[in-house]
Amino acid sequence: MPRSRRYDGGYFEITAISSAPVEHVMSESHRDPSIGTHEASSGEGMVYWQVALPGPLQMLFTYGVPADVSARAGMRVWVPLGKGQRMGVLWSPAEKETEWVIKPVLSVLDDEPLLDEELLACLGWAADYYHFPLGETVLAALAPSLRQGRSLHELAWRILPSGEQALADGTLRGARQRALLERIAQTPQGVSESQLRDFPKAVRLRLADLGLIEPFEQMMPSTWPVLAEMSGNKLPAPDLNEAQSAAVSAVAACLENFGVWLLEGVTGSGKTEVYLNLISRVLAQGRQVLILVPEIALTPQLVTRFTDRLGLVPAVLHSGLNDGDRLNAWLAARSGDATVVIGTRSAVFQPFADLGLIVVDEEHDGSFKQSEGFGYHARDVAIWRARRLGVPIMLGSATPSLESLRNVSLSRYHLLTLPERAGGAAMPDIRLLDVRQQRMRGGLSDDLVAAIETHLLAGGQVMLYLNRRGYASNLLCHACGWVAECAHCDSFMTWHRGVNRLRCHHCGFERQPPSVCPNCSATLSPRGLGTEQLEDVLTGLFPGFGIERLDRDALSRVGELDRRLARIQSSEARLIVGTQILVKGHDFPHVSLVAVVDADQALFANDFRGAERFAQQLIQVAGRAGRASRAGTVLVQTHQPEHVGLNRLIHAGYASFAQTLLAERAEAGLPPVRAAAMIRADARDADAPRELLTHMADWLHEHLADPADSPLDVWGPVPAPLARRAGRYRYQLLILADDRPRLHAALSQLESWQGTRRTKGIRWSIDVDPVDMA
Ligand SMILES: Nc1ncnc2c1ncn2[C@@H]1O[C@H](COP(=O)(O)OP(=O)(O)OP(=O)(O)O)[C@@H](O)[C@H]1O
Ligand SMILES: [Zn+2]
Repeated sequence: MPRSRRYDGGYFEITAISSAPVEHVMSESHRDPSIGTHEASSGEGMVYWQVALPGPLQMLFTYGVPADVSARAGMRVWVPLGKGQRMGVLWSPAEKETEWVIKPVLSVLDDEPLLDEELLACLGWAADYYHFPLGETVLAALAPSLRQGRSLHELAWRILPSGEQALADGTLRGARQRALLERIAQTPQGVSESQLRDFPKAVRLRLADLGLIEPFEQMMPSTWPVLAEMSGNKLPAPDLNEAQSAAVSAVAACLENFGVWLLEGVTGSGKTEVYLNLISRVLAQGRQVLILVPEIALTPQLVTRFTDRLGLVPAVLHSGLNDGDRLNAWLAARSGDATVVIGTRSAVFQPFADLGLIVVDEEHDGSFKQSEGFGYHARDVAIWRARRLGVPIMLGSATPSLESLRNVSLSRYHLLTLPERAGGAAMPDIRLLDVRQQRMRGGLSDDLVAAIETHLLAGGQVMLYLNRRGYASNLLCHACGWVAECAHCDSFMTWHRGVNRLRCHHCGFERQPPSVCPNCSATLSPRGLGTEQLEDVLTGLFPGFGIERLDRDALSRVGELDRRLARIQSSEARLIVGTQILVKGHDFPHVSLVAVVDADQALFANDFRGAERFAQQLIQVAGRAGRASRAGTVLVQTHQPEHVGLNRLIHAGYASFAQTLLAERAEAGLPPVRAAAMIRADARDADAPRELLTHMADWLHEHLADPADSPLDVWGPVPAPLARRAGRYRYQLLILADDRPRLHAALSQLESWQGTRRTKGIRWSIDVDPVDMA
């Protein structure tokens, strides 16, 4: 018999299940709720629960839940904490810890778990693996409004037998009361409060006091368009070529099993067609599909491609959505109403009803790794989930990460290759342009200008890649050497001429540029080419050809990227200038020339992943050329035409280049051959972070660098490449180990030795499998 109890001004339903078995059970490791068979202990009418609470602490907190309240792992609760209250998630039943007074929860928000056992286990694993507080980790799986404690229930009212009686007897006096009671009586299963707005609240409360109606809560309905309503308007699929068919058949034969499939297909080889074919098969089984894409690739064009071909509305999940849309998509994926979910990295923690396949497109992309806070890698979390669920996961890329290539060589992943472009287009011809001692106009050599002209006159589109937005990288005084620097970071300000602002790309600080040099009053001049300036230069050289710029600045307004992409697609714009945004999976059939304006910038990157990242960007941007009937040319401007790596990449190709890099990493004892974690510390005080990390390094050496064990190397501390950011001094310590268990043991010991993550104004964090070395 359900009972209702008043709480906090609202109503919530408590279902009496005192005799029901406890659903989730405690384990040795509190992190995995599915292992072990402890019964929850209960006393004084309470069942004790471990609750994951957001906050900096690694531990779980024990609270009591009344024994007659339905409580299962994965439900949200409000609990008292200190003087306030906080929302948490029931994690696992607990023994009563006698030395503490255990407080009861204030309320249970959900009447079914929002997160199922698989996802809870995944979150527990991720908290352990990434050394991040469990309570914070759990939040990643909840839509933003659910994190804030939004109820998934609506308040509703239903009539009681005495109410029926009162209507039949006609004993009710007030006309309003009678009207409301009649309205509620029409729907025996209940009417939601929102449908009763016409009646004052007092009238409802009066009827409730009279015992004629009762409040209860009902689940919010999902509003997702279901598959059946959409089908019938799918675009036809092309016939797959031999390599595509082979890839599809290999995975299709193993749809019921976990397996990681690396689809290494050259740019334009039709990887997306392989995904689509497999997705259709999984949908035909009535199961769901998750597609993870890089941040920047999640354009309306991509979503349209899936919508048109699959004949359904995918749920799209990314951080730019408003809370309402996000919740709606979250609910639809969880209920199974949305069968296809496309999202950026955070979607990897989405609950599903019945997930049958995961696709990670452009798996090498750095945006899958969150660099601040909870430093998870979405690809790796996705692989964990696929294993647990026993479903296949496909990683696709023309330029796979060294991590994935190594896993192929260790036979952990299956390799599938698409060696040629689909539809018969040839691979582009990549050439180096030696710009030493050449006349340069706005960063363009005469040879490049001539090539652009030839391609434009032949009717093609030309794309210029420059990974620096803004007009100029900085403003310089020729007379005294003054350069505009950020007041808060050790970096130069970028001049954005369009809005006439100096901006720091590291901390966002902005200011008006000085009209003359603040030092000597001479005139300032721009130095270092940015995309804005390149756009100006091209407009001057090739008037009338139409030019479009794609960079982060161009994307600040909603729909702007879409408009720009449409102008490119329609060939209204013949020249395209852009940063990394260009690199991601666009399919512009008329692009015949791609120019890499400044390769040198990236050749001398200051971290060990620099060469890999540069190679991926070069090959990806080159892959935008010659995708249809026009042959593609790629010209790379450099002052280092003899650079060994650059030449190997261009002449032997990415696969060969990557194998060389892997050998170098093995030689140097670096990831992915060894496991790595970066400890970062920052503070307003210049010395404090260095001292803390030195202290840690000493401790690690003393306690853990036992030469009898497999070696553990500690490098640093060194100042971060960006040594000061937003007014804080930054240092880092790199820890390398031959095997992961050893690394994780060291990190755990370090954590328990250090305790809190904030000491005397110093913040420190652990980044496992670091990608961004800055
Ligand atoms: N079997 C096929 N027959 C004809 N055309 C195809 C076939 N497969 C793919 N295509 C076409 O080839 C082009 C490239 O395909 P797609 O975008 O799937 O490649 P991709 O490998 O995902 O590319 P990239 O990694 O460069 O973004 C598209 O226009 C697509 O429609
Ligand atoms: Zn700054």
